Amino acid sequence: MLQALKESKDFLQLTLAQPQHFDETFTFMLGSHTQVEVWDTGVIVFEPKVARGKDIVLSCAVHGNETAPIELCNGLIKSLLEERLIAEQRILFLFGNPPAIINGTRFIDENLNRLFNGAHSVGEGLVNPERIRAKKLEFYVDKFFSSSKDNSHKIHYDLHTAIRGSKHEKFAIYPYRPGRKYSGEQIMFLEACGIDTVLFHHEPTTTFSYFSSLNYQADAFTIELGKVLPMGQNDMTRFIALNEMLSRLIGNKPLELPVFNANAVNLYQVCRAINKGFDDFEFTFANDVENFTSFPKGYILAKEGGESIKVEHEVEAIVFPNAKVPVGQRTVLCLKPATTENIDG
Ligand SMILES: O=C(O)CCC(=O)N[C@@H](CCC(=O)O)C(=O)O
Ligand SMILES: [Zn+2]
Repeated sequence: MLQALKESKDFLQLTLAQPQHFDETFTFMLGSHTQVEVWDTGVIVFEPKVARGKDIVLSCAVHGNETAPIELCNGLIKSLLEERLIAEQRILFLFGNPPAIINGTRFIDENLNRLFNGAHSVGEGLVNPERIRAKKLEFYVDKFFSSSKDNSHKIHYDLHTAIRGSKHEKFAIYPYRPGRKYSGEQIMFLEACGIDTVLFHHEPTTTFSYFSSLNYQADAFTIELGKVLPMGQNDMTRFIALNEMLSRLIGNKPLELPVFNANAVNLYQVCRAINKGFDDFEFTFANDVENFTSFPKGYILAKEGGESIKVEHEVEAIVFPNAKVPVGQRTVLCLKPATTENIDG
């Protein structure tokens, strides 16, 4: 495997050749500057000899059919392996769900992004590949962040694409963060990446980004980079700014960020998550209604169990509507405009 990676520099190819797990781990040097450690299928770490105080996790393919982030991450890994990009920060790359990448589906048995923070072991326990992988991914993130220097700046960008079209093509979800200010600097970094919209989540979740935020005080985000497309069909020119900013971050090059400016971004507060209560849950609006479409107070958004679910605030925008989730899971997030008092800087 070591030889195959050294020759191809294609970590995605290696991952998809053994999607369940790697039988062996291996380590090698890039020149005398960076140690590369392969911990498992889809799990690769770059450890620079001299690191500059940031520990970065870049994950993708937590949903297997969200391909643009996979292509982007594999490109960054290739640049590092080819030494066109030299890491000056520690970085862990994760391809979340390799079997689902091969399958071209969001997941095989269960939505991986509902299984973090220990949810993988609740109830029936580790009964399917996603539950087993969620536990392993938690372990790898813990291993990575736990071996960082004291006071290092921990960052986790969990990269996704959305099922439907969106009024804001690229947007980030800032996980629930009680007692901690939101980082204006991070929001301006995202803006420089072409991600001009941020949603502040209102409650704990079982997502990967919330896991890193809660347990390691990481600046962690779920990041949506456009619409789901099959592998190879993404217009990668739409990610030039993101690729450039991530390369600068990894290579410790100047980020040249402006001070926080609320006018440069769209900020939304999640006001509620509507969970599915009954099998007959259905939305009243069409499947092609875009994320961030607004509805007025009293508008019937959905029906289930003979009841109507209505808009509660003057106006609410919707994001991630999906009626085809198991009972108990989130069908949609409702949003209102956010205030800026909890943002630092
Ligand atoms: O487009 C959709 O409906 C889903 C896109 C997606 O996978 N979004 C993430 C968001 C996670 C979060 O709330 O931080 C998900 O649903 O897991
Ligand atoms: Zn996703």
